[in-house]
Amino acid sequence: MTMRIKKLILHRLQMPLKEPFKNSLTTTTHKDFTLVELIDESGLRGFGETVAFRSPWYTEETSDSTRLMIEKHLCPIVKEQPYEHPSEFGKRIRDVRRNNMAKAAVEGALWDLYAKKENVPLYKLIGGVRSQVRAGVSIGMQDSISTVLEEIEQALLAGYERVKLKIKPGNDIALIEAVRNDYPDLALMVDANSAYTIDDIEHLKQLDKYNLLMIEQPLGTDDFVDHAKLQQQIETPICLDESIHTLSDVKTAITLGSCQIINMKLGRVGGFTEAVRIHDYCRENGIPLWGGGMLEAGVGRLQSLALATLDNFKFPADTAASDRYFKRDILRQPVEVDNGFIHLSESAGIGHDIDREALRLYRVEKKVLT
Ligand SMILES: O=C(O)CCC(=O)c1ccccc1C(=O)O
Ligand SMILES: [Mg+2]
Repeated sequence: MTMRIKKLILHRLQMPLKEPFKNSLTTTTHKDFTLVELIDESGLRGFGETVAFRSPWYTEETSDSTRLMIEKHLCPIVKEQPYEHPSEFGKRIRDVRRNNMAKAAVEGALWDLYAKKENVPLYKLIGGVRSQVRAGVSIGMQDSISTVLEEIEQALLAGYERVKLKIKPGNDIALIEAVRNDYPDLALMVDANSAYTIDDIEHLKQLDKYNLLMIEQPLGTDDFVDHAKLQQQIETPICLDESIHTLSDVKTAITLGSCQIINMKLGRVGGFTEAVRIHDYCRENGIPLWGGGMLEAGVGRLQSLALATLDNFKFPADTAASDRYFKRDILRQPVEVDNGFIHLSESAGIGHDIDREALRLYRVEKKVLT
């Protein structure tokens, strides 16, 4: 069915997190992002969300860069011609280099709109094979090990099935040791957000004692060769997060042996079309995926969940309930966890309505482009 974009609304939102989220590099206190709203000629609306942060610690993109890129470069393109399918967006923006999170927000809104037009849930449209996703948590760095243990206890009581700890040099072995002592059978993993270098091989070998599901992004974004060297020396599977932006990155990683697992994030890879391509390639090459998170608000959260319903997602996602991060989400029915599972809506598109009152509450700027 042909889709013609008639109007675009960019809502800039600033949502305070319930608790600051700390990793090896930075502390996040607010989610500052752009909600992209696309409206077609029949009045249907599709939504997408930028997942970048205020500073460029995760990738080079930021809240400001994504907003500018969408407004100046992507909006004019998205309205130009009608669409038979949202995957056409990729070809039209071929001349906009990188800026994946900006692209993913617009592309995500196109997919949501198209799913609504076709009257199917987004997860089914992209080829999802299950209507629920197993949920895990990522626990930010805390002031003490006992606080981490308390956080784990709370997460398990809330039903989460897998725990990720943020680590860095000086805040790693003792922490993992303490957690393993208290929880010998917990599905446990760690994420370094690039805090180590190849010179830390001997140190990182100690992780093999703790039966971790994986270590996520121990080394730098561009360190495919060093990750491969490290993977040869440690048994704990390496999972790449920040290194993976394209299918080409995935091919590099698999060819070199830089990782055994990949963390998939919609924003980092530029949208659903590339994400599905990466998914299919990884499945053919025996590399399992799982769904990472970006402290998303409701729309981004639902899109991450849709992606995690694909067949080759093999571990509980980092996507938690809305109330883990926000007092009030921008959805009328927030995302909830039930016995470790998040159930996806069978309604069309992302399947949840936007809470317009919450939107106004958090909005600091609104731009309408026709
Ligand atoms: O709970 C979430 O949304 C994910 C938490 C998380 O680990 C994370 C949050 C923000 C940016 C990067 C990461 C990461 O996976 O490295
Ligand atoms: Mg990570």
